[in-house]
Amino acid sequence: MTAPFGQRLADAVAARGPLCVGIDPHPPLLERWGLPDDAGGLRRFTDTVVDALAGTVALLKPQSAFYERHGSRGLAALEDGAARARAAGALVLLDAKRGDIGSTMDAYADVLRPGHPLAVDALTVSPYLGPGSLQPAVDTARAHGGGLFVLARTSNPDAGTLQHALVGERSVAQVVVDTVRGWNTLGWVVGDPLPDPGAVRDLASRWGPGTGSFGVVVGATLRDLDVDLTGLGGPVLAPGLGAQGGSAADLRRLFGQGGAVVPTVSRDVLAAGPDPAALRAAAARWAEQLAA
Ligand SMILES: O=c1ccn([C@@H]2O[C@H](COP(=O)(O)O)[C@@H](O)[C@H]2O)c(=O)[nH]1
Repeated sequence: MTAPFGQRLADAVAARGPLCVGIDPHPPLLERWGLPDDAGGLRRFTDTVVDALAGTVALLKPQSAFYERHGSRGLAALEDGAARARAAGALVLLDAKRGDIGSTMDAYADVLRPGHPLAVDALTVSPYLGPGSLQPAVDTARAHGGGLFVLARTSNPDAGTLQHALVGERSVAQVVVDTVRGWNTLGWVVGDPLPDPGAVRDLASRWGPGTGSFGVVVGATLRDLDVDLTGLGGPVLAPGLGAQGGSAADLRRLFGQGGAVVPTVSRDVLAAGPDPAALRAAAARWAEQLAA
């Protein structure tokens, strides 16, 4: 049986540091790398990034949108890239931001099952249809040692328009965080009332910071950390570094030194390619800044 994702991520971070590198084959990047904007170009781009970085970073995060642009051949490139990365020792987080009614979520979560053609270690999901809609994905993740990262406070400038909206006294973003905290601690399931944040926090703070398999996405671009992550018990994926304006100093300002924060960078590393040594150097620069 595979160890739970949270444990595998914690081990990878301990061995390699927390940096996640995104694999986002934007058309301008393909052009800059001298590659065609087709499935063949995607393959060479992906293989280059994987071969350069899968042995050194904790997590690789392919962005599904750039592969879906090329239809079935793009998806085949994504499948092969994910398998190549896992075989080379990296954990793979598929950034597809899936979110739908429960029965459809069940199908989306199949990528967390071993033997799936696009088998990955973790998946990004959107809670817009309600926390309960994600329960089938939580169940699949638990059954197969997979992980989920739920969009809570995203890095885009107008994210607060919805994420700051109030549900009772809590923001939507806080409800998402509290739900994920419940998954990591109390085993909250659909049909239960939403976990009481006070009780969950109390238990979670005793349970300790953690190695839970359920994480949240909180952007490194936020002016202030306006959600309470205390006792989350799982990792925080922090996008928005580099191309979106976030810096290592922003990460420290927002999250301090503690907690299981996994910063993720795509374009700012990928722009250094296609030379594998230059890609490794760009990732190493981020890793150094994050460790400073
Ligand atoms: O809040 C979010 C959630 C996901 N993303 C994704 O991360 C990468 C960021 O790419 P950069 O080139 O480092 O800006 C991209 O795949 C986004 O879809 C995010 O940016 N913000």
